[in-house]
Amino acid sequence: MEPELHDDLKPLEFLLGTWKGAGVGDYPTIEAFNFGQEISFGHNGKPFLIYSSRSWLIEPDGTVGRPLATETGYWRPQPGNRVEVTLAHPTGIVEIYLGTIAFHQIEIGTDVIARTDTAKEVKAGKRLYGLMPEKNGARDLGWVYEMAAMGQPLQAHLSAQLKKAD
Ligand code: HEM
Repeated sequence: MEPELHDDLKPLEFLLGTWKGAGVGDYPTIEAFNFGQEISFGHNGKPFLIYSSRSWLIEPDGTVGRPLATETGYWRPQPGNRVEVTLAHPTGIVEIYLGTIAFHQIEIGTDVIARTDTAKEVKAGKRLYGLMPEKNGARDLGWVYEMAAMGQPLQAHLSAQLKKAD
């Protein structure tokens, strides 16, 4: 049986479901790349969203390449249009983000990043998620990610545009 959406989740309801699309990535220490991504937001009736993302390389000829980053976590809306996000990465990194929800735009920044001894250096992150203007009766989900990592100042690592897939 479908659990009833918790009232606290109303401000994030627009995220629910599966989104799939493509993006571009870059950073001063690596080669630019294209990637595909699928993310999903679910809930179990409690006041948080259950989130996961997987991604894969898109080769220059457009074919699907090797798996890239994956992450999983929880989005916890709070009073006053605030949100707390916990994310775990298979790269030995866990992040806590704090941010704000403004209609269909969410802006979050890292409060804490913890790394295992072997993880790469990531010091800060900033993400923006938002519904794009309506096109052909649907609104895509766009997101951008900036990070301060590998001794570099905060700057773009990724941006992607995802279509509602369910
Ligand atoms: C959809 C999500 C992401 C994709 C598609 C992606 C993709 C990539 C790719 C292709 C590289 C080049 C090295 C390689 O081929 O593995 C890379 C490097 C890197 N990414 Fe990401 N990434 C994502 C998310 C993240 C996140 C969330 C973080 C931090 C928490 C991160 C931190 C890094 C770091 C530190 C490097 C290493 C740079 C270096 O070695 O100089 N990435 N990423």
